[in-house]
Amino acid sequence: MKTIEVVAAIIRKENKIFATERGYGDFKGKWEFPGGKMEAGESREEALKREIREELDTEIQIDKLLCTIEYDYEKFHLTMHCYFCQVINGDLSLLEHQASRWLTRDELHQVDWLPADLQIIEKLM
Ligand SMILES: Nc1nc2c([nH]c(=O)n2[C@H]2C[C@H](O)[C@@H](COP(=O)(O)OP(=O)(O)OP(=O)(O)O)O2)c(=O)[nH]1
Repeated sequence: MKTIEVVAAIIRKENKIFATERGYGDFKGKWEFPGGKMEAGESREEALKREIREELDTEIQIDKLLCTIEYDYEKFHLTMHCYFCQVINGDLSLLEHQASRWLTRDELHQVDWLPADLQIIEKLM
């Protein structure tokens, strides 16, 4: 099975984290942490900053790696590196997603996460 390697941003502000709802594709309507696939020759940090610029028109600071999760989808294996981040500049404009929410710890289970993300949510609880 092919593996895809993805970086994702857990953007924090005060006691909340930023979640986005996918606006297209197989997983439309599912919630995730913004990010995407690494391109050849990019570091994880470069890839994550680029994805957040492309998806949300925002500059982030990457604080630390929370975890790397592994998950088998039907069509591919996912390796996803998840980083705590903060906004440096920008308004998190939804250029590709159809909705977003700032969630407190108590609200984390209120959205319909992509299955791989449930491992992250457990860590955040
Ligand atoms: N960004 C992101 N992707 C996730 C999460 N959880 C999860 O299973 N995925 C999966 C969904 C996708 O199959 C893959 C990420 O691909 P993507 O489509 O966002 O990446 P991309 O922007 O580089 O790619 P593309 O749409 O140009 O093909 O990882 C998550 O929390 N964030």
